[in-house]
Amino acid sequence: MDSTPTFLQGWLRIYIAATLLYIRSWRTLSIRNQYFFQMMESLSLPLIDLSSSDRISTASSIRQACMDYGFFYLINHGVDKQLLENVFDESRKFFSLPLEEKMKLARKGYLGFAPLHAENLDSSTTSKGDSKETFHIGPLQDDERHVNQWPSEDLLPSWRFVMEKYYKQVLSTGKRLSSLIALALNLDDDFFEKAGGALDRPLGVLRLLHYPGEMGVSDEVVYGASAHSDYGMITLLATDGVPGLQVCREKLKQPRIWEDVNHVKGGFIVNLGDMMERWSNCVFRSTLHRVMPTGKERYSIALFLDPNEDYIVECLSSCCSESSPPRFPPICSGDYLRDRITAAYSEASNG
Ligand SMILES: O=C(O)CCC(=O)C(=O)O
Ligand SMILES: [Fe+2]
Repeated sequence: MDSTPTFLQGWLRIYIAATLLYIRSWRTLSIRNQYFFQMMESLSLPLIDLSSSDRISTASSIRQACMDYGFFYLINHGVDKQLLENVFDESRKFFSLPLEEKMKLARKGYLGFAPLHAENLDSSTTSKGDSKETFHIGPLQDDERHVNQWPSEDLLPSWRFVMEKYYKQVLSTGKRLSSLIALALNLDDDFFEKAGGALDRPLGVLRLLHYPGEMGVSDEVVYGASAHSDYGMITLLATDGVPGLQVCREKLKQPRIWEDVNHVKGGFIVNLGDMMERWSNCVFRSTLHRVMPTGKERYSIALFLDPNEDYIVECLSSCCSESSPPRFPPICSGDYLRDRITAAYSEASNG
């Protein structure tokens, strides 16, 4: 029997191959561009002015924001504008180093550099780790649990100086904010900061984030940061104006509705983490958020302000009553954070 394909069979093969190629490239394109088609609603979050002298009214606005959204903008926060720009500049310089140079500072514990796809914040929606690289800086005084890693001064002469200066300023802003959050929870304003309080020796982790613009071709959505709520107490986030951050206000409802969070020039985006939700017996909420790929390169800088690692987080007296008993057992802050962080990194390596 003659096995040479007939003229018609040949054309049929070419036609099928071209159709398959078209379907594949259309799928890839639609995954990469779904950010633009899917959700263009943006959320107007409450604006909190940290410089206001009316602390009672500010605390009451914070209470409302934390009950309704778990997110708000913080303006007049006292962090030097030029310093913040310098941090973004230094961050860009670090992330543009060759990978082998960055890997010399690969994370030990949770401090240092983590490359693309090292972390997966939501393994239920994507198997590939998030498309971001990060650098974590912990408490400036090294101890046996935290040893910071710094790029060499020959490579980046001002890096450490700029990061340390920013760390101190943003930590001090976070503590000022925590006294208003205490008032918002009907506690004394020094509740968190007083001797023996959660922020007496706070754990502050500064996280530099870089989302590369080009994602490469993939059949699966590769998020900048997949859906998650932060683990700890309060996050103060500075963004560079490139969009991508979205929140989902109702984390238990399906389908999830995602709304864009716009950048506010000079302001921080503040959000609460799961530890704060537990502490407040769900009076305050930790809200699901993610960073979508937009095709544009993006930088952001987060400070995670968390209790000292030995602190026991248990339901606040102002947030429970006979009719509303504690919903969660007490936890040790350090153990809780360690478990959550370990899970996010091992999910990525399994993926
Ligand atoms: O980069 C952002 O806008 C958000 C980062 C974030 O959610 C995180 O690091 O937990
Ligand atoms: Fe986050």
